[in-house]
Amino acid sequence: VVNGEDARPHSWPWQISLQVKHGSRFHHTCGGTLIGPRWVLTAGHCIWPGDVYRVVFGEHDMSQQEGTEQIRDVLRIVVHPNWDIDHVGDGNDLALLKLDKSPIMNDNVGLACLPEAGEIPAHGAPCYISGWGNLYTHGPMPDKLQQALLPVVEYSVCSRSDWWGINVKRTMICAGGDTVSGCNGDSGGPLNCMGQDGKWYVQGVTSFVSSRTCNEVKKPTVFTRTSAFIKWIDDTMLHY
Ligand SMILES: CC(C)C[C@H](NC(=O)C(F)(F)F)C(=O)N[C@@H](C)C(=O)Nc1ccc(C(F)(F)F)cc1
Repeated sequence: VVNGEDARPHSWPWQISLQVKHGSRFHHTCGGTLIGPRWVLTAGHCIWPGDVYRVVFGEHDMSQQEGTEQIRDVLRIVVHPNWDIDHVGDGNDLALLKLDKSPIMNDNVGLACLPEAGEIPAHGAPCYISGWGNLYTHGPMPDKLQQALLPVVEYSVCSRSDWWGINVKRTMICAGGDTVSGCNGDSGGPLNCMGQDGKWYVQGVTSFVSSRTCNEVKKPTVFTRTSAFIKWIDDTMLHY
């Protein structure tokens, strides 16, 4: 997250750290969201065939053992069937991870709310990105979970030719701007938007930023719009 701030610890209790095994050690590779007792939603581009993953819940400061962390193994990975790394602009950048067993729900670990199918956050709606991604392009990863307020940029603006043009679809949400943005390592994490009822809903899954720089003018961060995939999410959780 570029130009964000330390999140209050565990204030986004559904935020997870997806960790990939390299040799004998695991390291953070993506964010994700706990959406069911045994299910985590992340980005399809976070998943590489053959890699071994684990999920850390209740994390805040990656450099400390805080006693709130819970670790679970991944039993099964379902990448959206239409996700294609060679066609990022087509969207469908989602994956569902089934856990070996549910984490213990407490003050630090809880389920996210997903929006109604088809619900679109209003232009300028207050949404927070959260993640342990780089603090700036080619910059360091933070120890503590970061957050930033990213105003929603409506599709009519985001799809302008000098913005994301045809690389943004209506199954995506654009948010943020040239000062605040997601950055590499935030992938798969939540875009948290407050609903009319005062509850937080995960309206997006962090998908891409400009390949030139994380916070590029007219290239807001692009999220997979979760409300466009409610049926796939529900069917997958029911079936696997
Ligand atoms: C691995 C990538 C598919 C996703 C990766 N995502 C992220 O870093 C994050 F954290 F913002 F989600 C990214 O944006 N990386 C930059 C370096 C990139 O490649 N961006 C990018 C690629 C393709 C397009 C498109 F859609 F135009 F094809 C747009 C941006």
